[in-house]
Amino acid sequence: MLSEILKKETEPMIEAIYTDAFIQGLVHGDIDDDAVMHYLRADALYLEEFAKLYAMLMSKTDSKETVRFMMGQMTFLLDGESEAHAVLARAVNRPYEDIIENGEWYPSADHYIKHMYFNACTREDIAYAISAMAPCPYVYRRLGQMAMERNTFAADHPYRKWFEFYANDMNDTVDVMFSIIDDAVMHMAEKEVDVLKKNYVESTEHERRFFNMAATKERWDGVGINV
Ligand SMILES: Cc1ncc(CN)c(N)n1
Repeated sequence: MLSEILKKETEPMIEAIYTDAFIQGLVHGDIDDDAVMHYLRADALYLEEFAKLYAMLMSKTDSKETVRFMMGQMTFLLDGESEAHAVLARAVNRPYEDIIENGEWYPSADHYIKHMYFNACTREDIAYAISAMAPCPYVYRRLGQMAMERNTFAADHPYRKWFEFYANDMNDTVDVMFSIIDDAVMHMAEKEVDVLKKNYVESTEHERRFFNMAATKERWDGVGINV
């Protein structure tokens, strides 16, 4: 199945994300507060767009089951995942709403969001967009699992609950997204399947860039210029 190939082939990329500065900073509990806040500012906007992407995709499927799944995901993204954000806000000891007040699509977030929108807007088959979206829950689930398996976090570790959340709460989402991809492959030509693979691998790389964006507090150089 394509989903198994994608998971296997991208595992070294996820391992690299795990060893990068952002996740290691969370694991060791010594991450710079500003990096966490930069992440939250971008991620609050990313999740909003992710929910809107589902709203777009709903109109392109005839499956009631898929529509139900997407509605559940929208609620989860707009409410449930805020639990994970609340852990980060507590760790930096600042009110969440204050932190995210002036968020932007910083360059790496911008590129990632537009990659997903391109596939949602230009293709009728939702598998294209889903292949660009699936690394979102999958990469986080793997990072959560890796962190929980490889470390013994103290009960009061500031980021333990963030890892726990993603290790445990992504299973259904991941399964449904991969089954949409695997079902689509059965009626697709090889060239089309190659696009799904490329979308998925690119989004896995976007996940890495997103964390590095936060670690380096990446911004647009030109914003603020009067044009
Ligand atoms: C960028 C990004 N990717 C994935 C997730 C996990 N849903 C997230 N919150 N943010």
